[in-house]
Amino acid sequence: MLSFDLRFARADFLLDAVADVGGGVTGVYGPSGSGKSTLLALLAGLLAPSNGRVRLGERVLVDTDARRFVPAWDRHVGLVFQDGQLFPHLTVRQNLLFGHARIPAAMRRFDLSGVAELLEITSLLDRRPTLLSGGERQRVALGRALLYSPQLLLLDEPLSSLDDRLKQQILPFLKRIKDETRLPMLYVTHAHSELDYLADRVLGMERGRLQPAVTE
Ligand SMILES: Nc1ncnc2c1ncn2[C@@H]1O[C@H](COP(=O)(O)OP(=O)(O)OP(=O)(O)O)[C@@H](O)[C@H]1O
Repeated sequence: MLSFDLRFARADFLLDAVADVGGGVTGVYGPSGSGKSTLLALLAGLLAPSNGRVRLGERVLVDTDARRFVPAWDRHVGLVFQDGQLFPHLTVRQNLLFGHARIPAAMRRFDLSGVAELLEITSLLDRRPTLLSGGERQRVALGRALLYSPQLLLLDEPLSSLDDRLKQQILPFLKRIKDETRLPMLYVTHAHSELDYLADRVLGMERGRLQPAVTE
């Protein structure tokens, strides 16, 4: 279970977001600039809130009153952006294993060859990210997040750079992860079809505020 109550201010933007999110996929839907990516960055620890709290399972990740801020690397949160940000100096294999190698073997839910096969990146394992297409980079980013065996998976339009065939191939995999792990997953997308297929519930983001949403 993920719970948060967060405020964050930029010059002309204020985020004020409160939610309790259980296992499975929670879609986050809303207009461009409404704060969806900012919310994910706050949960991942890439941004610090002006004030608020984040709890993931039994662990308090952020509590500004108690001056607690668990850094991104210690949150066990997997993150996939629109433009799969890979480490450019590492090969695909090294990118995939980056988090995987840093968690205890008993916590690992997936193995490299299975994930690479499923995402069709086995032939790319020795390449550097600069030599990959956008869609290939995205699949590696997704694989890296999964191999980290996160306790929370944050997905920011993870399929938007892929063609339809790959979307159709990866969506069932995401569904299987959801069904088998019951991990909390926050899934930002503009695609109704992805929400219809994957999401257990949908939150709407409107000018920095979250509310239950109807996507029609
Ligand atoms: N690095 C930044 N510096 C300053 N302002 C930013 C930065 N990133 C985002 N913003 C602003 O913060 C607000 C929220 O942006 P955010 O990227 O969270 O929206 P979003 O809902 O994810 O949009 P999109 O659907 O276009 O990705 C917007 O007003 C945006 O212009």
